[in-house]
Amino acid sequence: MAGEVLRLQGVGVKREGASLLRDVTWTVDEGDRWVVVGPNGAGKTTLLQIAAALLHPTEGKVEILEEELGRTDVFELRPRIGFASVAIAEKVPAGETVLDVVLTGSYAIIGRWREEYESTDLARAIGLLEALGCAELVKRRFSTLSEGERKRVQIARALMPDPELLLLDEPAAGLDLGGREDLVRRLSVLANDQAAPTTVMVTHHVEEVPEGFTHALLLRKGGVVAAGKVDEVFTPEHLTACFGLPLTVDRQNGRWYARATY
Ligand SMILES: Nc1ncnc2c1ncn2[C@@H]1O[C@H](COP(=O)(O)OP(=O)(O)OP(=O)(O)O)[C@@H](O)[C@H]1O
Repeated sequence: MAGEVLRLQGVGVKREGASLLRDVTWTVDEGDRWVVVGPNGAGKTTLLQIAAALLHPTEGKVEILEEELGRTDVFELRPRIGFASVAIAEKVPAGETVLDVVLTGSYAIIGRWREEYESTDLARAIGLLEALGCAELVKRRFSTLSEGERKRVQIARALMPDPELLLLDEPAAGLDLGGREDLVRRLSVLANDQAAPTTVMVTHHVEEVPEGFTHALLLRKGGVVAAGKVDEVFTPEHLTACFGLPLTVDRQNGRWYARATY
């Protein structure tokens, strides 16, 4: 089945007179791996919050996993979506273990309470931590992890409910070069795994786009500059328009590199 996982039509978000998103029309099909790129303040996180059913638009229509926002129970929809973001990591209670951070992803809740988990849930959580190279962290307190370790644990948590849609908000932000390359490599393995969910990742940098990502959406000042197949979107013209400075872009071994030409 190759259905539509996300469908936005004429979506706008206004706050205090400001347009955070303007007339965004965007479709994500099952199996796509999208990257959303744009400068600071472009509206990337706002767009991802809509895709995560955490925010309702002021204008337009949003369908997520064939459910229309405003006409569906978001508490049933959210566990079908895996979401990794700094905003979630910041809400993790002090003292929460890495294992519980991952396990609670099953219910899209933050902070373990009275919910019960089966041995299969424990095995899945540990398996995901292993796949992300952080099995040894399972008993650690999340608050004591390095930024790179936190990013990988957050992705394991986002994958915990076996989501139909995986959303990653700036997964490589704050990582050193080794940490970034390690994460990009792991995300590339995920992108090339046909069993992995449809994925949307937000980043500021084309250098962080893993090999295997198929589509790109460029945002500037809340509006779409370009959207479509990644090699048709990552052109000097589109990136120049998106970031507002003259840019050139190269591709090597499936990775992208951009730099200013002045
Ligand atoms: N409640 C609000 N009222 C007014 N403006 C807001 C509000 N919330 C966010 N904004 C503004 O909306 C714009 C888009 O924010 P958003 O976080 O979606 O951008 P972003 O592309 O993710 O930015 P960054 O790359 O810096 O994280 C920003 O200019 C932000 O200051």
